[in-house]
Amino acid sequence: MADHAHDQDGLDRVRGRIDAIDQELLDLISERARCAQRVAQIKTETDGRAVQFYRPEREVAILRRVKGANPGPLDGEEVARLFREIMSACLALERPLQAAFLGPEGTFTQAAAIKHFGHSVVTRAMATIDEIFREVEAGSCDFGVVPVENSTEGVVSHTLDLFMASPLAITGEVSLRIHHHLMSAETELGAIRTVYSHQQSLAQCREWLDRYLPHAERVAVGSNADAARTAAKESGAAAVAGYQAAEIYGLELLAERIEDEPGNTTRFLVIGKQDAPPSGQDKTSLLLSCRNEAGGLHALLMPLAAHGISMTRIESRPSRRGIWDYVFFVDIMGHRDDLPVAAALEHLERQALLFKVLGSYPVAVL
Ligand SMILES: C=C(O[C@@H]1C=C(C(=O)O)C=C[C@H]1O)C(=O)O
Repeated sequence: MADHAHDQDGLDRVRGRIDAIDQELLDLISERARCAQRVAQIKTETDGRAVQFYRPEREVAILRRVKGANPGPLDGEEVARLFREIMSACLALERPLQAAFLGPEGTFTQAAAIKHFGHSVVTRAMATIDEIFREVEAGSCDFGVVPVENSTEGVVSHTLDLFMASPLAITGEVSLRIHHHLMSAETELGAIRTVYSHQQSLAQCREWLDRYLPHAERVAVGSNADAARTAAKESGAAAVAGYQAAEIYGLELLAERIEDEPGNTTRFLVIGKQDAPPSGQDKTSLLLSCRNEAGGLHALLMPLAAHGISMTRIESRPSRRGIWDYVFFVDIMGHRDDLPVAAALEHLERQALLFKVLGSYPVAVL
């Protein structure tokens, strides 16, 4: 009894301390928000109508700094996520950013938009990737988020084709850990006769489905969110999709993390009217094309090696425009304004048939 009373004393004391800390945090966060408002005011006075409240390079600098200075016990990712949300809320005081994503509600592309901009961003569902480009070009949305690599929703090659013709630039990148769950309005696995999902997701969960639902029919649909929407209306149906889709369409999770490869990641790009200023740790994406002859690609990429630039990705696409045989989508480390990168790009431009800088942007922190 005495021991219990003693523990209760200790608990009350620590909880009292937590309450006091929360009050201090609240005061500090409010003061920070007022500072962000002052910054916005100064920006408006100096830049007038052309004012850019959102500064991606400044935001990543803040996130990198808090991660570096983090004393623990929370891990760096967690701390950065908290600050991501604080900045998102501060920025939204001025005007919430609008980001177009590949809909419907609940797709991984929407989750990527929220991971990148924080929860105060207003996400707007588009039916196609073309529509995302058009909305941003027209200025109806500030940014767009499109899938590019190991995608579960968007056609990667289609995104690349759109970049060829678009004046838009890449202003950021987002990597998202993809977890697939089996969800349904049914409550028992035994009731499932049909499984809907995007074909990529079905493929990524093949072993699990073979083992636990060998007799259910698998039906490929346009997106995982579409699958969830369909499963919600049909008896005996389930969908393979992300957690957000289950929440939005009110489905039960019958099985979690059913993907065969646990490290499954999808990369997304953020597109806008202009790319980002240097942040000190950047990437640059390029569209290149060379003559279709022996050694053509080797010669094309020589300038990168010569200037010591490392390439993080290269993807080739048959050109559908008839002018070039192949188009290469290349990512390199560094910002186009960094000296060695600028020199390499000048050299590349002389070498390539097609040369387009799609943008320089900060390496993702989260
Ligand atoms: C406050 C600023 O504007 C915005 C808000 C930021 C913040 O809350 O820290 C950071 C960059 C901008 O997106 C700024 O430029 O410093």
